[in-house]
Amino acid sequence: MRVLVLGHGKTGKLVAEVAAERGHSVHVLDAKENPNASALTPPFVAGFDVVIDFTAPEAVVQNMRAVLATGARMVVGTTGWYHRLADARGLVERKEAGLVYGTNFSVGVQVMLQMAKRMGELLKNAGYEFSIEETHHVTKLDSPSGTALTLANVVKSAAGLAEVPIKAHRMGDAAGLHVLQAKSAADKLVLTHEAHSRRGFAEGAVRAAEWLSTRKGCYDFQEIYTQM
Ligand SMILES: NC(=O)C1=CN([C@@H]2O[C@H](COP(=O)(O)OP(=O)(O)OC[C@H]3O[C@@H](n4cnc5c(N)ncnc54)[C@H](O)[C@@H]3O)[C@@H](O)[C@H]2O)C=CC1
Ligand SMILES: O=C(O)C1=N[C@H](C(=O)O)C[C@H](O)C1
Repeated sequence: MRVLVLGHGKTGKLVAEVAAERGHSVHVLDAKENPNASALTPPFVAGFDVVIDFTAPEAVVQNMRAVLATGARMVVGTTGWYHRLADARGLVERKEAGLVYGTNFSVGVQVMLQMAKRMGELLKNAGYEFSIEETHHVTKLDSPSGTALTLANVVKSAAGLAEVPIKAHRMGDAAGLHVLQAKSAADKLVLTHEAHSRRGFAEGAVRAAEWLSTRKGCYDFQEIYTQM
């Protein structure tokens, strides 16, 4: 595949490496080469099979508009833009484009989400209080993390709760720690995922791009990760 990676930061760099290791031809644009999505003209985008975005919350919305408007395929790892999801979905449908988005592309977190759902179902109305803590590097722009918000939504709907509180911590270069706790008067149950590096995110994103390369439509990584 011809892959365009948007963002040459901590994660985008690894995505480019993993894509090259998996035999794809890779082109990378960072902020300087793509201000306000200006590089993403229809003829330029047409030169790629899939675009992968690991940029920033404001940049990703402009990038998605430019790429999806051409009917191209895009994998979005960037978080902090989900209030615009309905717009993105509409654009994908109108232009017959392809989009996979996800707050966390690591398989471990996907399994944690399944376990959190089960935990919520099994502990529903059983006297447990749920809470989430997440720890990330000090340069992270969004808070709480996209993954923590996804976890909270999964638990809320499984356990029938209005809210699950989230505490966000920022520390050094932490790649991503998510802890879900259910506490009762009698005991405590804890589910933890700790990323030791960003490699798992990058591998998941490249696999999602490979999966999307033969499809159209809008998909949450949660729905499709078992197909990779
Ligand atoms: N879904 C997932 O599995 C994961 C998601 N993320 C998310 O990915 C995003 C990026 O995270 P990091 O790599 O840690 O950030 P980072 O700050 O290290 O890298 C972002 C890069 O994007 C570049 N950029 C900004 N605007 C751009 C534009 N218009 N065009 C091209 N490049 C542009 C910046 O110059 C920077 O190099 C964040 O939203 C983060 O939450 C991060 C890791 C995993
Ligand atoms: O910014 C990060 O680093 C990460 N962001 C994602 C999130 O917001 O959940 C995924 C991962 O935790 C790393």
